[in-house]
Amino acid sequence: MSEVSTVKSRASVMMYNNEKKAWEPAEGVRGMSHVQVYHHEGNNTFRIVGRSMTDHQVVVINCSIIRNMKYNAATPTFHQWRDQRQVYGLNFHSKDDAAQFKDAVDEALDTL
Ligand SMILES: CCOC(=O)[C@@H]1C[C@@H](CC)[C@@H]2C=C[C@H]3CCN(C(=O)[C@@H]4CC[C@H]5C=C[C@]6(CCCN6C(=O)[C@H](Cc6ccccc6Cl)NC(C)=O)C(=O)N54)[C@@H]3C(=O)N12
Repeated sequence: MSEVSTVKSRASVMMYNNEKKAWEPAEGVRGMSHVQVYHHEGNNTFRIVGRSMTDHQVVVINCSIIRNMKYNAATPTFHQWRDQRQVYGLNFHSKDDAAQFKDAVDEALDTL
């Protein structure tokens, strides 16, 4: 699969629980993950993939970056976006990690 990773940042992956009106760690993981933007050059698609730092086999998040998706940097270290099912949040290890990740997402959105 000709996918290239354009960024690798450290973040804890969160999902918003609409019933509880609260952010919860993504399924199956506590603590930090490596979050990456993968570009499939063949069909010019992008996805956000997160893998647990403690066990790289555990894929914590795997969602497409769709055209015109709004990626919201709510704070310098907490970014969020939504799809029809979920609201996703990334609580970054540092402002640098967050800024690098946002640049890669913005770049993806520019080419979609
Ligand atoms: C510091 C203390 O932080 C906290 O205790 C918790 C735990 C912290 C991480 C472990 C996390 C960190 C940072 C803050 C930052 C603010 N924030 C919130 O949740 C705000 C506050 C009110 C609440 C209401 C709604 C909610 C939730 C669901 C989505 N959404 C929207 O507003 C969306 C956003 C959006 C905009 C554009 C495009 C996409 C999307 Cl998704 N809008 C729409 C139109 O969809 C949201 O983001 N909300 C975080 C927070 O509290 N916390």
